Amino acid sequence: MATVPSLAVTVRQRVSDALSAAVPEAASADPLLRRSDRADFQANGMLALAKRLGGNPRELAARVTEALPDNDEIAGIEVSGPGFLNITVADKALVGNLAARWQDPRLGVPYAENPGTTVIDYSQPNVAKEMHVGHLRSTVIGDAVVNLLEHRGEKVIRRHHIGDWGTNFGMLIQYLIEHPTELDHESDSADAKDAGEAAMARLNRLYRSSRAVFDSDEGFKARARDRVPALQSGDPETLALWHKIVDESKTYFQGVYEELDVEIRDADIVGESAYNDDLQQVVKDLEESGVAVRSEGALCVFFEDIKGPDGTPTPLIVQKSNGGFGYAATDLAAIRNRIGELKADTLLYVVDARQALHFRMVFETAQRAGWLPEGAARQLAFGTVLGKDGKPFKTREGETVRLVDLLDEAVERAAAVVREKADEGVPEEEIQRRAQQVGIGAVKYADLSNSMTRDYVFDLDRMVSLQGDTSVYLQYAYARVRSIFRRAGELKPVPHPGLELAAAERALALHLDGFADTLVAAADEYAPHKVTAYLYELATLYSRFFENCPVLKADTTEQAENRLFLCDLTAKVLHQGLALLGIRTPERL
Ligand SMILES: NC(=[NH2+])NCCC[C@H](N)C(=O)O
Repeated sequence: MATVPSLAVTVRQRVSDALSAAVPEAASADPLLRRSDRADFQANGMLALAKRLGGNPRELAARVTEALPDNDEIAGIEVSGPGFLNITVADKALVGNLAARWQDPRLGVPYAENPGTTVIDYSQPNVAKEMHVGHLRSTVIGDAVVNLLEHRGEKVIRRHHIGDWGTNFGMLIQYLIEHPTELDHESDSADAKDAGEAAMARLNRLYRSSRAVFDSDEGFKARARDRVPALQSGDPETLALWHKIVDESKTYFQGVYEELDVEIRDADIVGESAYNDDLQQVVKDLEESGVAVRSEGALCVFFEDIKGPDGTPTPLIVQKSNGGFGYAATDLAAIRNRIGELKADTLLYVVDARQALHFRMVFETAQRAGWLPEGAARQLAFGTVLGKDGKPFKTREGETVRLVDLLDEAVERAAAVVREKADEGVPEEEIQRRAQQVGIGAVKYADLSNSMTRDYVFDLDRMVSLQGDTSVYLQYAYARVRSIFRRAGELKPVPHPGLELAAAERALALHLDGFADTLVAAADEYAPHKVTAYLYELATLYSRFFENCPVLKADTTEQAENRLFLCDLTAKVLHQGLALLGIRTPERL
């Protein structure tokens, strides 16, 4: 079934056709149609066009109105201001168009015309370490971007580039060799979260014990260092213990993912270690092609414009002078794999903005080496999560805040809100279930509704508030719509395009018209916050509609049916929009 375009798209096409008819030189000029408070839509494109062609914008706009052929969508068009076109659409077309898309399970969201393959690198915590708010952002943003792209029909390959390699493993493994029972434990709890917490506790203990010996015993320190080459060259005993540590971490990660309600598949966890065998070749190729040069023993790539504070160039170090490979070499190998083997057209990296320089240098290096087409890779850089003091989020003791603690607290706060809203007699189990969906939704929504690059303050009170731009507000709107249907009795949602719409109804309908276009823009621009902004506006318009337009007690059955139809479409849009952001919509709050 072909998707029905939004009314906005059809109207834009009409104006564009009129523009080409009136001014042939203007063919394919964008009329710049926007939603407007003055009318339903405003087209501002005549201003720039008149300037370009040398004419009077009001005159040009007038010619466009005259050239507009008869059509069913545009009920009124007039020139205003310096040369805008104010456009009113016909109620009948508005409801008719919404009705067509209401029938479509995709709600009118078209598949991309030329879908490609995107490899997205997100949720990449580090083995043997706790996850923190930075990993939260990468996970939540990455998950939303994956959903948006897949919804458009893009082939998406997920890569969780976890930190599972490096010199710090020497210490942990050596300690395990000398204390073989260190990670022994009773069988894991069936509850993913509990099992994860227990695994992380064991890893923390292993880290603390081995660190203590490492810092106090020179002999151990030396043995730990020697363990690194044993790992890199694949010594079986060393590898087996390394696997054990990685598996413990994966158990922990899965506990957090379960709590966060995101699906991270084991097969997509392809950490730094996976590229170990390719590093030698990366170095060889870069050196042979002259992209990288030896400088004081290290293999470096230099950039004209990247310099330290003292003016000396800051190179990308691909191989250290002691022969060791770093983070950059691994990322270069990963690019070759993703473009070469996985055949990606686009590479995305959902990583903290503080790594922007690293990625700039890595991308540039890969381009110079001919491994990466220009413009194919992009970092979706996100800002820092701040505490209420405006500084990077830390505990009172100055330690990094554990993600699990934050999530637990969010759910606890949500439980208070849910308990207050819930009808009497709702069992505690159900309260907890809703609190989970509300609390986790709140954390995700707060993260996504801030534009990605901005730092934001982690403020749970605000996040779980029923007022303002929060997921709770949206979930509440959804539950309210659904409650109407429980009371609707015989009444069913039926669109009646012939009816005249009240102001609040039109405003809601016009906004509903924009859903598909918003999702397309959000996917194209990797901008989940466009979806949150859209949904917030939808919930606001819905509540205005709800206050002004009686639904079940409407004047006529037809009007009641038509309003129920708007309610149903609102619920569907809220549900689908939030689902793409990874946020649940409980039926009752
Ligand atoms: N391909 C990459 N470098 N991805 C980002 C990895 C993020 C890193 N593990 C961290 O916790 O900061």
